[in-house]
Amino acid sequence: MGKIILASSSPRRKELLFKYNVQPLIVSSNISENININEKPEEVAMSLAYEKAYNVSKQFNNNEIVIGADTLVCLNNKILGKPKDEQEAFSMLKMLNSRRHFVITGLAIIKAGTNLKIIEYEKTAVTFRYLTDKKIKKYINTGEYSDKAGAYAIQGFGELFVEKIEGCYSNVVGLPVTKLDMILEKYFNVSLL
Ligand SMILES: Cc1cn([C@H]2C[C@H](O)[C@@H](COP(=O)(O)OP(=O)(O)OP(=O)(O)O)O2)c(=O)[nH]c1=O
Repeated sequence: MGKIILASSSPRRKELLFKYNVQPLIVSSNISENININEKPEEVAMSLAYEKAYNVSKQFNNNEIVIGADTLVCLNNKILGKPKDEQEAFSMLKMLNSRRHFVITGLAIIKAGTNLKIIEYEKTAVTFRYLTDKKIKKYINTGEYSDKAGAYAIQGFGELFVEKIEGCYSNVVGLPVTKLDMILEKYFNVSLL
């Protein structure tokens, strides 16, 4: 079996994958994430995931299995990435308030030194309850919004905002492990268990 490499600096992705018995190597991809807002969100997430995986896979040549992912939040086809500051976090959370949005994670898996690459995405619908401005400000004061697509973390205090989730939970946190395991089994002869 080829070594598994997670092309990510996200502590959330690391935690989701470390739970399984695959002893991944973590290699940060260091790409600049330029979002073209005219592209479909699914295409954006998949192409960023591919760039991350490709950037790392170039450094290897021995059947290593390189995983890249990119998570974004999508409201009425408008992409919400990571907020740059508290003001942007506030306006993102105001937009998500009392509404249903999608969390899309692009997933790219490349076998280094071969032509095998699989690129897919997972999509989860999340509905927020009604939030007062005071509640949003309190949340922002926790600092949790920082570095999170859509300015919230479902695995943290942000769970208090979630009235309903439809679909894969780990996808919202940043790595759809069910889809990942299905792809690894089908194309790479590897199982997370
Ligand atoms: C919506 C949501 C996002 N997020 C996080 C997951 C991702 O880490 C982040 C989106 O940023 P990404 O650009 O997908 O990933 P990253 O920059 O953190 O890491 P890397 O590119 O090195 O792989 O938002 C949560 O942790 N919880 C949530 O509920």
